[in-house]
Amino acid sequence: MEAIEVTALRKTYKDKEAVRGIDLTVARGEIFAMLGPNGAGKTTSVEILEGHRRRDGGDVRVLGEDPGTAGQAWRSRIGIVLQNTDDAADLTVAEMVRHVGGFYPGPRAVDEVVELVGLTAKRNAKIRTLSGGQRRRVDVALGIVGRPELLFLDEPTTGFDPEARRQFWDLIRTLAGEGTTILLTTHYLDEAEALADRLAVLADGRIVAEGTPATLGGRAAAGSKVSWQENGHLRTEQPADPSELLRKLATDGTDLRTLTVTRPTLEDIYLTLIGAQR
Ligand SMILES: Nc1ncnc2c1ncn2[C@@H]1O[C@H](COP(=O)(O)OP(=O)(O)OP(=O)(O)O)[C@@H](O)[C@H]1O
Repeated sequence: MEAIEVTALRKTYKDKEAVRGIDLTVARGEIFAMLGPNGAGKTTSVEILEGHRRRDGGDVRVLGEDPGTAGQAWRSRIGIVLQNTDDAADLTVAEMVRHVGGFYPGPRAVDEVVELVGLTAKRNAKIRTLSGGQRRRVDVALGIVGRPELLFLDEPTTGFDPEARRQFWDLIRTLAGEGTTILLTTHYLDEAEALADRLAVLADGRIVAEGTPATLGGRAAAGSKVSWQENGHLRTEQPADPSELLRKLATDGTDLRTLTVTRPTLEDIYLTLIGAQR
């Protein structure tokens, strides 16, 4: 059984078609990333999968059940990290984790969770005294305390400093290594590239591309970019096959000390995909 199976998903707010026919499958144990510009329909789609929003059409199965009707037993098998929850700021980190863990049948130990999210030094600090990035880590702790089979992460590293992001990525890999399925939305292309087994790009309520980070949007087949300095100016070309250009530059006597040959980044591909929708 797949962790997530979605066919022809639709959602309209008044006259705004936010989700316009999405098909999606996420395998068990997979890390799947959803990318897309503001307003593309990512949060709406994820909230429907979490059972927090009603759909207008299509079929959805999450861990084998319809989130629109699934009950408490199903809910205890998923973990959710929302964008900026800010409740219970007067509790300490450990108190909050213990409190939320109490809602699950087999929670992780409090200290284990606190350690996993890198908050051991702040274990007994009140949540309201934490920085924005540290509060975000508390949100992540609350998402994983119940040992979810499937974890939803909506822009999980917004506000993290670079080191905290790396630690968070390690945590996600650890969870995936334990068999947790992970669905994340992010605006960071490097994050998607570092973490995702597969990803989908949404634009205007539709999936416009889906694949692995290496192959998305024809990335593997796209031509390399060749740049070099010539008479003090930067020249750039993107030939289908750079071999001929490189041979020509070498025999022309061009100064090749400044030569670079780069593959298209995930960001290049993403921007091309999004640009084509405009
Ligand atoms: N409760 C709501 N009522 C009316 N319109 C909504 C509501 N929630 C979202 N929308 C609209 O639906 C569209 C999709 O929004 P959604 O939040 O799903 O996008 P997103 O891809 O998650 O964006 P972001 O990257 O900014 O989080 C947007 O046009 C948004 O304005």
